[in-house]
Amino acid sequence: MTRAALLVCPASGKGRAARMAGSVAARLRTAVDRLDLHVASSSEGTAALARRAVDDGVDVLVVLGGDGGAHLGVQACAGTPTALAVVPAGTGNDLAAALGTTSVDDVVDALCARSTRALDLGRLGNGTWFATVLCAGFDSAVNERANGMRWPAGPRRYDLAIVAELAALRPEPLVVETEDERLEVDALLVAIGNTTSYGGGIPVCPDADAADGLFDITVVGAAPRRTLLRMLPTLRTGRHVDHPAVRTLRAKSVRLSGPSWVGYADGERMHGLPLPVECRSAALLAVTSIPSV
Ligand SMILES: Nc1ncnc2c1ncn2[C@@H]1O[C@H](COP(=O)(O)OP(=O)(O)OP(=O)(O)O)[C@@H](O)[C@H]1O
Repeated sequence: MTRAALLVCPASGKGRAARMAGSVAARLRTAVDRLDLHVASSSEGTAALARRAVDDGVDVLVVLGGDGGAHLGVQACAGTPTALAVVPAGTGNDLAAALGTTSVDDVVDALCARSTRALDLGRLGNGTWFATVLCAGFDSAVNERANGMRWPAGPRRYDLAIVAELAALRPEPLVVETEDERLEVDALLVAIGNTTSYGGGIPVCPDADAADGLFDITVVGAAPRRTLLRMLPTLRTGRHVDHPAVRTLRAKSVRLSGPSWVGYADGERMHGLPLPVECRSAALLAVTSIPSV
């Protein structure tokens, strides 16, 4: 007997999640024995409903939303036996992509096949979990700008925000400390990847593996603006990591300090530096349609 809770984040995808809720619930009911639908009127309410469903012992918490909604589901499911599934209905949907569930049909198939996998999670010093990428610097400024944009919907919003933020780009002295090394670098951005991508499919940490117990860290150092402009297209392919201005590290714990940058994790605003984070092995049971993430 599989009990599931469907957590609808009505704001995700500019209301797309709310519009899809009825048909998604009907599809999911073909794959589980019981499905209760939950909708709140605020993100705090959504977080509370997620916690209550997990405390009630549901087998699966299905989030219908984007990365922000999935982030709320992660907080509730981390360290529990409740599996998290994500039906993508947001703008970026990077966690859903990492789980290989790009539609409700993918989630239904994975539920029917009982396809789950234990994945690592990142944990901030204040106890907040993240599933995909934590970033600071240029990329968090892009997030800040993209979140404030009314147009366009979809990944193009991030492309426009990138171009706008390039104009204001200044390197800052960043310190990256891991269990093995201390890197001091004039940096433009840092990304700590549990999974590979943020911003709607930008593989900023292209070799990240959410089941290896380690973060992949990408640091982009100071470089002339024209060099960065040439690097931009390679961000979509992950080839930016070959550029001499880019450093990559792999570590279990990381502390970022230096600039007055704000961290973004799973596309959500966290807090300013210093940011201590730890990779917790197998902290999340996820419904996934691919054997390795
Ligand atoms: N019931 C709710 N009412 C208002 N906001 C909510 C509610 N539930 C969740 N949220 C918030 O809505 C915000 C946007 O949701 P989400 O990130 O899922 O969608 P998106 O921004 O369209 O997609 P993505 O993050 O994939 O780009 C998140 O910050 C989330 O915390």
